[in-house]
Amino acid sequence: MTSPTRLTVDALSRAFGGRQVVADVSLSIEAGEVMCLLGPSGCGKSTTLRMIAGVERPDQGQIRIDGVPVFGAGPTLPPEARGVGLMFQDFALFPHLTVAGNVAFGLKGDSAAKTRRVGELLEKVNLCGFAQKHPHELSGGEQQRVALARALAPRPRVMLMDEPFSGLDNRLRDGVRDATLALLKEEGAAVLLVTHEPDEAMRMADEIALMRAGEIVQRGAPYNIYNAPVDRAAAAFFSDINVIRGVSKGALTATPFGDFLTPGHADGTPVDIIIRPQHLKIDFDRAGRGPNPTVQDGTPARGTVARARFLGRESLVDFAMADGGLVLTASVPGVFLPKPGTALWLMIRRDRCFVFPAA
Ligand SMILES: Nc1ncnc2c1ncn2[C@@H]1O[C@H](COP(=O)(O)OP(=O)(O)OP(=O)(O)O)[C@@H](O)[C@H]1O
Repeated sequence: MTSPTRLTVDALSRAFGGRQVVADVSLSIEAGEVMCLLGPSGCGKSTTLRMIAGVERPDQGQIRIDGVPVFGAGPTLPPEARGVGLMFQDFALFPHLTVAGNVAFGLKGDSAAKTRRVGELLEKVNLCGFAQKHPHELSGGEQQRVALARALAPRPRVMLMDEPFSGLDNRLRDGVRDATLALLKEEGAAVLLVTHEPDEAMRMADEIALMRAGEIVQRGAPYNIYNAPVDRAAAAFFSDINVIRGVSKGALTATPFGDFLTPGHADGTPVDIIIRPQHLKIDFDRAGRGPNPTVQDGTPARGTVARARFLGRESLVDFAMADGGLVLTASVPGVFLPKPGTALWLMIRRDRCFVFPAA
C-alpha cells in the first residue's frame, strides 16, 4: 500500500527585484517521508519553504496539502489554515511561557485533551520534568526539543523545517538529529527539511532534492544522489573530488591510469573524470616494481607524496603524479601518514568514477 501524498508543489516560482530566486520548483512528499532540500547558501531553499508555509507569496505555481489547494488553484489559505508545522533555526520559543505553555500554544480542544497531548510529547522528547521551566532555563538542545514538541503538537500533516539543527553544538547535533528523525517518523508527518549540509541531508532524508540557483537539479535517495551525481558540481557538493582532465578520442580518454571509456563525448572534446578521495587505492612502491592490481583496480600510476594531513579518523594525502602536474588527493585511514617524498602507487576503481564534459 502506498502512503498518501501529503504535499504537492507544482512549478513554484518567485523573483525578487527582477531576479529569479525560485524557478519552476516541483516536488511531492508522502506521509512519513522526509525530503531534504539541499543546496548552497542563497540558492532559494528558504524562499521555497516560506512559500509552502504561506508566509511568502509565490509569483506562480500551485501548492496542495492533502490534495487540497492552498495556493494557486483556488483561494489562498493563510499559514494557520494550512495544517503545517514550522520549525526554524532560532527555535523562536515564547520566552514568557513555560515549556508546557509553549507546547500547548497551537493546540485546540478541551484542556484535558491538551494536557494529555503536551504530556505525551514532553515524554517523547525526553523533557518530562521540564514542563514548568521557562525557555531561558534550558540548554540549546533542550530548547530545540521544546520547539519540536510545539511544532508537532497539533499533528501537522506537513512539517517544514529550516536548518533546525544549525544552532546546536557540534557534539550534540548527531544525537539530536537521530532523535528528531525517530519522532518525525513516529508522528507520520510529511517533512520538508532545508539544509546546506550534505551530511545532514544524507543522515535525515529519504529523498534529497539538490537545489542550485533556484532550480532542483537532481533528486533521489541519498545513496543514488551520492553515487550517480548529474554533473561535476553535484559530485563536488558531497565531498572533495579529484578531477583528471583529458580529451575524448574514439570514445576513449587517455589518463595516467590508462584509457577510460568515454562514450557519447565527441572526438576532441575535453572531459573531466571525477573520483572521490576515498576511492583512490594506494599500494607500496616495492623498489619501483609496483603493485599487483586486480582487474577492478585497473592500471596503476606512480605518485609522490606532496603533503599528508592527519585528521583523526582519516588522513588526506596529496600525490604529485609522475606525468604532467596532476595532483590527486586520497583519503586513507588515519593510522597511515606517509612522509612527503615517499613514492607510492595509486589505482582508481573505474566503477567509482564519473565522466562529465569538462567544466
Ligand atoms: N524578501 C526578499 N527580498 C529580496 N531578496 C530576497 C528576499 N528573500 C530572499 N531574497 C534573496 O533570494 C535569494 C535566496 O534566498 P533564500 O533565503 O531562499 O536562500 P537559501 O538557499 O535558503 O539560503 P540560506 O541557506 O543562506 O538561507 C538570496 O539571494 C536572498 O538574498
